[in-house]
This record gives sequence, structure tokens and C-alpha cells, in this order.
Amino acid sequence: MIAGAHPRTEPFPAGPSPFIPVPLTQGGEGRRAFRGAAPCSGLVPEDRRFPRRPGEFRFPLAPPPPPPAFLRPAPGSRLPVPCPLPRAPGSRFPAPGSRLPAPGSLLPAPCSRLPAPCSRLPAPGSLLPAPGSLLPAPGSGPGDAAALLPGVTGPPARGPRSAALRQRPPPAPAPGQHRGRGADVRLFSAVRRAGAKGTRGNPDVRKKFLTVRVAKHWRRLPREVMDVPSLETFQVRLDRCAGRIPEAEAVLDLLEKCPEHQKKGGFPVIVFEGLDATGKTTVTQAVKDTLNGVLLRSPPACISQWRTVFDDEPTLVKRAFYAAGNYILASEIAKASTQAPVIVDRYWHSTAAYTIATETSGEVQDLPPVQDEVYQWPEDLLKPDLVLLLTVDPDERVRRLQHRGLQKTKEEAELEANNLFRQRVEESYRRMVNPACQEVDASPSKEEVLKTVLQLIKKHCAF
Ligand SMILES: Nc1ncnc2c1ncn2[C@@H]1O[C@H](COP(=O)(O)OP(=O)(O)OP(=O)(O)O)[C@@H](O)[C@H]1O
Ligand SMILES: Cc1cn([C@H]2C[C@H](O)[C@@H](COP(=O)(O)O)O2)c(=O)[nH]c1=O
Repeated sequence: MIAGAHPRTEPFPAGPSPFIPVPLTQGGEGRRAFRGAAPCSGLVPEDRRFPRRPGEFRFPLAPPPPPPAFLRPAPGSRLPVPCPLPRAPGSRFPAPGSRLPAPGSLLPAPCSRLPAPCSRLPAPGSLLPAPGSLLPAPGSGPGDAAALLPGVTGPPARGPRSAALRQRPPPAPAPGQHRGRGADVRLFSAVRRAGAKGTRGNPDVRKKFLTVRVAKHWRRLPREVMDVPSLETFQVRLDRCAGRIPEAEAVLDLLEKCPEHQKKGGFPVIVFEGLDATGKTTVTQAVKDTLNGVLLRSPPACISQWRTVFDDEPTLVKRAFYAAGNYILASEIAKASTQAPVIVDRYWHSTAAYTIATETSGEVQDLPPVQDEVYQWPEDLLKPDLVLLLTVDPDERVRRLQHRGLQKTKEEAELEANNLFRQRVEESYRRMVNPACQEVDASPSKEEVLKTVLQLIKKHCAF
């Protein structure tokens, strides 16, 4: 976060490596140093580099490309006046019940960014809803909070990639999994089965039971969070907001350079997870030094300068950014693990755990149930050999946070202020599966924690 901030870690005493030494090292700076810096700008084309603070600059350096042909008006036709939809009095939204223009007409810029009421209507891939269709009242429809967020829903923004993404068939479901929409279908069928057993011969009871269970789940997690995660899902989501957030386009450009379905090399890949200030930076640095390994982190250095932009976005956009970072990181892991052991400071489990905890409220009992699909690893994301979850007694963690004295992220402030949020993040980590986390008590001294961690690595990873 603060470029050039003081180092986050104190060095471990140097010692002989218990593993085969590999003469390759990389990384080693405290992760905060990467926030706000542009460490691998070489990867980013010159016209895609952005200044580091959000608000300094919000539009691409080049003028925006002309709208695709299908959005342009027919020759000789008159452009509509700035917003053809009548506004509700005192509102930025069209009045409920107002009629939409004919399909194919050009939505001018201000209207094309209209949130929920407009963006929810078109069928996937279609330009506009049927002529004369009625706009729903703002906020109506299923309790899908995400659908009400600008830039989260609606057709992808623009460009040839958008068209390609739109034309691609939806990703095939995993074996035994329902397609795409996922959670609602899956949950519904699960409840149907339970209802059928417990309420045989009493359809009224079943009806009530179904309604209550499904509605409750919808309120807790937006459907998009429950969607089966895949590279394509996150590309589509970033593409949808690329017109508004130029950095999303830059992330997509980097993603396109990463081969799909990355495979791990012959060396072990070990991930460290945990709440902020549990000692990940400290221990990952020490393990990397001990094993002569490569240290990588999520989000990877080449996109971390845009964190501040995405951290201020709605959860689903933010999650798409961090998830995209994981796929870019996967290609770095694939390459590095052909040369040396790879130590990773945060990966998919962090993206999932923070999203789940942010999108839920209340106590850990209110999280999606154990074995829910939200705790699954994405099918198309390179898997590590071992994931170690560092946990620390809450008081000790607060002491470490204070000792560190760095500027806090929104989540860190939330973790400090909101005990329930902290518990939800940690419990979500614990519920992750395939691969699951191995919990390590990181409350003891740095030397003891390193010893424990090295023993676990020796036990679980082949060298
Ligand atoms: N085992 C330990 N005992 C005492 N202090 C520790 C221990 N491990 C780390 N610390 C100290 O706690 C603070 C936070 O550690 P560190 O930066 O490694 O945590 P982190 O998990 O990487 O945090 P973040 O996720 O926010 O980057 C630092 O000041 C560090 O020196
Ligand atoms: C990787 C990742 C991070 N975050 C958020 C959650 C935490 O508050 C900070 C941690 O960042 P740090 O560099 O380790 O201090 O970032 C997230 O929400 N999702 C992610 O995937």
C-alpha cells in the first residue's frame, strides 16, 4: 500500500536448508510495497499504464473506440436525445412503467450506465428488451443485490473480446454439478429431496418449507457469488465493467497472455493463508530463504498497482479482479515450479474467504453450510500441493497489527472492528476443500512457527 514503506519482516537467523538447495530466488519485498507500485510495467503496454491513485485518472489515455457496428444508428436516423427514458421525479433512474426504445436503437452514454432497472432487462447477449416492455420499479425482482450494482450485470461492455465471450457457450458443468446458475438450482433440488422425504402426503408443508429456505439463501449470497467460478466467469465480469474501469481492460489484456489450464512443474507449491497480520509475510520469506525457493503472492506484482481501484468497487467486481489475479499468478507458479519450490502468499482461498465473509452477515452459523460449492476450488485453476492456514489468538493478532503500524485496508479495519467478520473469514478458510487448509497455530515465536511449517512441508511435499 505504501510504496517504500518500512520492511514488513525481520530476518530469520540463516541456517542450512533441510531440503535440496536450488539456486533461484525471487521476490522478497514486503507485500505492501507492491501496492501502489508498478513493479512489472514491462508486461503492461504503455497505453494501458495508469497512475496509482484512483480518482487521479479514470479514463483511458486513448480516446474510446467507436461503438461496435451493431450499436451504431442506421444511416440517416436521428440520434436520440441524451436520455430517451423518462426519469422518475428526483431520481437518476427511469420512471417505473416507462417504455423502452425499440431494439437496435443507440443508448447514449449516460443511459448505458444506468444501473439495475435497465441493465437487468435484456436477455443475455441481446441489445435491448422488447419494444414497449415495461421497466420494473427500481429494486424489484428477486433479492439479488448484485443485480442492482452498475457494472456487475448486463451485457459485456465492448470490444472484440466481448463479442467472443458472448458467443462462447457457457462453461460445461463439472460432473454431478448443475449448469451455470448453480446455487439456486442445486439448493432447490436439495430442499426438494429433503421435503419429499419429510413431508410426504402433505404438499402444503412442503410448499412453505421450500419458500422459506430458498428465500433465505438468496438474501445471503448474490447468485453471482454462487456461480461456478472459472476464468471465463471472471473475464466476462471484468469485461462488463471495462467501459467504466479502464484498469479492468488492462487486467484482461494480461489474462489473455496467460495460457489456460496451467500445469504445475516438478517442485512443490506451498500456499500460506490467514487473516491479516497472522505472520504470512514473515513466514513465507523465511521458508523461501530456507528452501531456496521462489516467493510469489496474490495479487501478482503486475496488477497490484490497481488494487486501490478495485478495492473501492462492489464486491463482485473486486472479486473478479482478485480472481483474475489468481489466474495470472497460476501462470507464474507453473513457470517457477519447474525450477524451484514455490512459496505463495495468499491464493484462491483468500479470494473466496473474504468474498464469502463480506457477502454474508451474522455469525459463522449463518455461513453457507459446510460442503457448499462456494468452498470448492475452481476446476480450471492450478492447484497447490499444500495450503497452510496461519491462525493466531485474536489479542495477539491485534498486538501484531499495532506493532506493524501500517495503513489498514478496508478489510483490515473491518477485521479489527468487527469480530464476526473476522470469524466468518477464518471459518470460510477452514471450510475450503479440494485442497483444504492445514491449520498452523502461528501464535508462538517466529522461530517455532517456521519449525512447525518446515515439518509440515517435509511431511506433505515430495522433494
Ligand atoms: N511468530 C511471530 N511472533 C511475533 N510477531 C510476529 C510473528 N510473526 C510475525 N510477527 C510480526 O507481526 C506483524 C505482522 O506480520 P506479517 O506482516 O508477517 O503478517 P501478514 O500475515 O503477512 O500480514 P498481511 O496479510 O496484512 O500482509 C509484523 O510486525 C511481524 O514482525
Ligand atoms: C489476495 C486477496 C486479498 N484480499 C484483501 C483482504 C485483505 O484485507 C487484504 C490483504 O492484503 P495483504 O496484501 O495480504 O495485506 O486484501 C481480498 O479481498 N481478496 C484476495 O484475493
